[in-house]
Amino acid sequence: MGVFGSNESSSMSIVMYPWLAFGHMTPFLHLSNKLAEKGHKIVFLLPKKALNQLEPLNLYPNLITFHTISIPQVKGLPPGAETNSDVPFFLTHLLAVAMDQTRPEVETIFRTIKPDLVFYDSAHWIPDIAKPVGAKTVCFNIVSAASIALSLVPAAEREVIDGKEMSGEELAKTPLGYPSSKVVLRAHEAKSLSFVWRKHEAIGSFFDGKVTAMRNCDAIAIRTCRETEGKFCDYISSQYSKPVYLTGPVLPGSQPNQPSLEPQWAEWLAKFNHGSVVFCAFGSQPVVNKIDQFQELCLGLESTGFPFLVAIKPPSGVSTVEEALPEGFKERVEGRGVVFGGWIQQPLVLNHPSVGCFVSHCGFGSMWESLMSDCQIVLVPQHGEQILNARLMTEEMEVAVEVEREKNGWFSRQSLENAVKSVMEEGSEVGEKVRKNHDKWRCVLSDSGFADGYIDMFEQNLIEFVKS
Ligand SMILES: O=c1ccn([C@@H]2O[C@H](COP(=O)(O)OP(=O)(O)O[C@H]3OC[C@@H](O)[C@H](O)[C@H]3O)[C@@H](O)[C@H]2O)c(=O)[nH]1
Ligand SMILES: [O-]c1cc(O)cc2[o+]c(-c3ccc(O)cc3)c(O[C@@H]3O[C@H](CO)[C@@H](O)[C@H](O)[C@H]3O)cc12
Repeated sequence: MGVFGSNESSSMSIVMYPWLAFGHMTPFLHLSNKLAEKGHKIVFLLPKKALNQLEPLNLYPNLITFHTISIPQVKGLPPGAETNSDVPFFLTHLLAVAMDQTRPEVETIFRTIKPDLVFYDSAHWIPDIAKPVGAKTVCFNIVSAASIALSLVPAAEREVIDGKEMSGEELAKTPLGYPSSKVVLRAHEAKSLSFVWRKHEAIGSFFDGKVTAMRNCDAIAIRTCRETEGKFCDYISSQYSKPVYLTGPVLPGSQPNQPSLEPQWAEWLAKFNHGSVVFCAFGSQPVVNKIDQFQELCLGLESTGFPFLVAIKPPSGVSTVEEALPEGFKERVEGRGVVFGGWIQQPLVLNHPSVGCFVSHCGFGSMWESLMSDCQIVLVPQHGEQILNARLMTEEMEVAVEVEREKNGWFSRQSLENAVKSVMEEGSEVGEKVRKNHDKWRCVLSDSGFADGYIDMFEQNLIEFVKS
């Protein structure tokens, strides 16, 4: 084993194998860029279909090598499905089955490369195949520490009786010692957590997989920082009796070779006044299940009167966003509103001077990107983990507003319009408050030493524990 570290002669050899979802592969790649910047070599395992989208984000192609993995066809999955974007939420467990079947291929790669370190999140069997080749393992979590602390620690174990669904009240209970009374779910929201403990043939539950992944690794890492989630990280560390290393926000902003915004969007956005455009994006997975909720979203944005750009996957039951648009909508918003079903460079759109408001599903990656931007933030979280992120942003940090939902979980065009106007209209008290708090947090997080300090410390932690 050589001498490790940025100023030394040899580098670590690292393999990354994230969960087959862009919301996971993207932050794993951002972290790879940070480690490559320090001279470490990375082999990044990913499905073939993800290559086109991720390649432009690789800022160190001389040090980060993509290696494609064949994702087996599993009965019940849509043909050709390789990532979460190809799979409806209720079939996600089958994608996990497919990922488990990649184990022999990954094992062969490990035997060939003999890495020092392996990063993974979902494939809980990684430590079993990494240990024999002498590699240490890091379970790197790209979701909030709060969402792990609430449902993925040993104290959160639930006994599921004969596949009986648990009540919202039961699901909303926090585990013993959980460190917040604000970042919690209400009973009707907690229903969306039922998937966590649901047992599936051959793979058990999501809870079993995650707890095994965190129990068997040599170290847990989380893409977060002490300033926002320190108490949740300490709780996780005590639950698993092992160190929890923090990477900080891990955003590519300050690194060289950044791509620029596609001219199609740069030109469209340039037509509008500074800070006037509402940008709405709901992440890399299909999230809005019902066509009428999709339409409510479009109509709510239309009635704000602001120019808007929406990047969203089509709702279930249709294959394009165009098919799902409300009657007459396209004609009415011509020239000031666009709904786009493809991939858009979100971080670059958020930093465009014309964009003043971000309507987000509050995926953890989007949460960091929104905090770094100077947009006003409106949240429409879709399930448990995103609701917790939203609570962190609205109740603890007070940097965003959340769109009100009815007891049945639905939001109306009116509640969306109200939320956007509450942060965009001049003189709004709420708008002023969240802007002030957001400014403070952006100053802290974007301070030149802040993110770098986290990465420096993270690298030191890795070096020490690879040597140990
Ligand atoms: O069109 C798009 C869509 C998404 N993106 C990028 O893709 C990433 C999406 O990640 P998010 O974490 O916000 O959301 P996703 O829904 O894709 O992620 C998933 O994993 C992370 C969890 O916190 C989310 O709840 C889960 O849904 C962001 O970095 C965003 O900038 C684009 O660049 N363009
Ligand atoms: O919905 C969730 C509620 C909650 O309390 C915790 C999580 O955790 C994670 C998670 C993901 C990755 C990790 O390394 C740790 C925790 C969740 O992940 C999401 O699960 C979805 C269903 O499988 C999946 O579609 C999505 O890609 C994951 O990001 C969800 C919750």
